[in-house]
Amino acid sequence: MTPREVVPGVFSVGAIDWDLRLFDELIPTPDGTSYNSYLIRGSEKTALIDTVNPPKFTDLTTNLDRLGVEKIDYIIANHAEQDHSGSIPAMLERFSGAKVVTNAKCRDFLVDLLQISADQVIVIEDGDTLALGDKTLEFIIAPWVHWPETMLTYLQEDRILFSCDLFGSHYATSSLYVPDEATIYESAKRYYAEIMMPFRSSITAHLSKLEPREIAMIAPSHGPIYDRPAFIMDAYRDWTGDAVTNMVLLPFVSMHGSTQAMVDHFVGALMERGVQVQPFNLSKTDIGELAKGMVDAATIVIGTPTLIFGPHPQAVYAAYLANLLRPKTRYVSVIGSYGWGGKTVDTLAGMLGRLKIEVIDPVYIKGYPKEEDFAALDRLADEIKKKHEEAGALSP
Ligand SMILES: Cc1cc2nc3c(=O)[nH]c(=O)nc-3n(C[C@H](O)[C@H](O)[C@H](O)COP(=O)(O)O)c2cc1C
Repeated sequence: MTPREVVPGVFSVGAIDWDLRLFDELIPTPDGTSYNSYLIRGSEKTALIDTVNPPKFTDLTTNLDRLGVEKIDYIIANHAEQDHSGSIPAMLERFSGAKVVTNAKCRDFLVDLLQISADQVIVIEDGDTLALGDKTLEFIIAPWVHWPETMLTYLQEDRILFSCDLFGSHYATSSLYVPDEATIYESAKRYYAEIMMPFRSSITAHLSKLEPREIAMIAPSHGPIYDRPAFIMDAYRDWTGDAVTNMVLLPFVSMHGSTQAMVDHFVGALMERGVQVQPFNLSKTDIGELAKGMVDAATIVIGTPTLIFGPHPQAVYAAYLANLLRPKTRYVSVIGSYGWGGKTVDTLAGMLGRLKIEVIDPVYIKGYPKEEDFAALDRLADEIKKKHEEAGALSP
């Protein structure tokens, strides 16, 4: 690694994690990630914004050594999660005069999670500023990005927003700035889905709060810097807005081919009607891609056989994930096959209590699908087409 200058006096000094494939033991990260940390050298004081995941601590210190940093006055903690704050204790040991600067809630987390002493923390409130000489940091409290204590830091003179997880992407790249907006769009959308989507209304409020500020760059704590911030802010406005797209997500699993035959027919039926569809074979799919699809799809249809009187566990996982992530999806249905009986449809519908959805009548059949079952799938496709038209996602 090497430190990189963003603008005079501002350096990116964090770490790239090229090999990470599972974040938080939960989220697939096919493109790795980065833990960005930024050094701000004012004419009088020096501040470090966030740190790095502890296994990457040496990358951070190597970068600081290369810049000849002997003193850090302030360590700004935008977020207490360990991938950003975990190296604070080691930094406090190394730079013994440094103080942590954060809000009261974040201080309490840092004390609990990292066992740092509260008297090492300067507590700020929303709108407070911290002068570094010729550079001024302003703190914007922004809870639920994605923990309750999160905040953003704005460097007034250079108009850089250090947004921590907000606007982030799990994307390892040697490029300091977004190398290709199309690629980062997909990565940032996936990140939004997995991390931010459950807090959509809070994020909407934060976007409004940021509006009056002139922002020249957004420097998140994962992924590259946005030197054209309108790109990611517009994308966030779309994702958090109420509009849904003409898309049916079809997470499914099939043990012996009956549900698979239904899925194959149903995909074709939707396509014939001009309804977009994305099947996800849950035995093979990258679950992050399914989450990404949930950001704006109008409809989710879960395909599952009955297994021991209920849904297949893979379908349970997909439903649980949807309920957790709270997408703005409007319609849900179930298709699949059973042998002798059970409560598959009721169990799945009961798992989606956090979603504001309309459940469309399922097509749940005995054994391998027959002509009348394919006809029922056609009727389901008709119904979904009608719903998408009503939702404004598809022109009549
Ligand atoms: C391990 C196992 C457990 C099953 N449990 C049930 C059950 O509790 N109730 C039921 O109606 N069918 C049950 N079945 C039968 C399947 O639901 C049925 O064969 C269905 O058509 C399989 O769909 P698929 O070909 O998409 O896997 C079970 C099948 C297997 C393999």
